[in-house]
Amino acid sequence: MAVSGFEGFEKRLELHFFGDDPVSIDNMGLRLLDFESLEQVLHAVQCTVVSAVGNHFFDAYVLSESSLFVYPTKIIIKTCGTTQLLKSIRPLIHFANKLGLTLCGCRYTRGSFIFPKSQPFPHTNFKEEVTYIEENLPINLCYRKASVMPSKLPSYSWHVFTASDQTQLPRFALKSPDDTFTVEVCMTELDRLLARKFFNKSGDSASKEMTELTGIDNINPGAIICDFAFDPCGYSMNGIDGDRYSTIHVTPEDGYSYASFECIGSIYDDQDDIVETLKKAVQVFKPATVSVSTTSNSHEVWTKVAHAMEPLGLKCRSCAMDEFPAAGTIIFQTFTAARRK
Ligand SMILES: C[S@+](CC[C@H](N)C(=O)[O-])C[C@H]1O[C@@H](n2cnc3c(N)ncnc32)[C@H](O)[C@@H]1O
Repeated sequence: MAVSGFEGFEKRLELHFFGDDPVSIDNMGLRLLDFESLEQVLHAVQCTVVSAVGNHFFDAYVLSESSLFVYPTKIIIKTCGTTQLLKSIRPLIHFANKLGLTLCGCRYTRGSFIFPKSQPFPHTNFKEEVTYIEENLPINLCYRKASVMPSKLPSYSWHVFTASDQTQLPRFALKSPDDTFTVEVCMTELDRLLARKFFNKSGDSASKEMTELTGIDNINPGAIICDFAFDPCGYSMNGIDGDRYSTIHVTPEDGYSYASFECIGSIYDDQDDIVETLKKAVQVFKPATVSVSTTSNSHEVWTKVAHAMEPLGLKCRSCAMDEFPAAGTIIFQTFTAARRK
């Protein structure tokens, strides 16, 4: 293991907003944030936009360190390396307020850093992160919970903080439950031959070549892919398919190789489809260790995950479950490759 290298494990922040003008929200909401404001937010985090794509439902940005998704009432921002993701909270709330939108929900998740000592404030440890989030959230988000979900693998745990608005909770309860689920996959010790394919070939078509050569384009053939190859190595992509996004980020360097896959779906989808998608994503990277975190109001999604990993030679090592107010149930499962352990 290298003494220090690029930190692949991402920090992920999801913020939900509401506003009094349903027409404006249905139309654009947060998508009306101008690019200068987004740049200001990203400057605080210390990353930049490298490419962007949008459709009728949302905008997807590939960042110098991972991805940003902007929906009318929801923002998802995911950054790796030594970025200071939580510094985006205050400016995002400020710019959303200017659009007449109020924060009603917040979810922060991350795995265990490979190089925790390289992380700057406020990411030096989870306690400090939670303190920082709490200090920057408005007091109306009073249903708060922080938890470190364990696994049996050393240095593989899942850090979760959620907060929601008190006035939103009864409304959520009366409404039909949120049908969206999120799957976050973290993979380490990638297959070495595969990892080599993410070292840059010169030219503008490098990212497209990587997408095709590795089979990433087959994970969801219906998605529009926005990909980016870093110099001398590294790869990021966002997939957009209707109102759904998927995203992949790869740190291919030997000694701390890492890839992540994330997607969203609906509990009303055919659950076998998501399982197939997951299988295809993991198969691309052939990792020695995998963690899968699902956030959902349904128990059906995660139960199939373990079965999906088995045929890939991945054995389930642990499964932890926890409930979070308004966010739902989070299941954190870890797997290791039988052949490589
Ligand atoms: C930004 S990408 C993908 C990020 C993703 N979260 C991950 O974990 O892999 C990271 C990879 O690109 C490489 N890289 C090259 N130039 C970079 C840059 N300007 N910013 C960030 N990463 C860069 C890093 O060494 C690393 O292998």
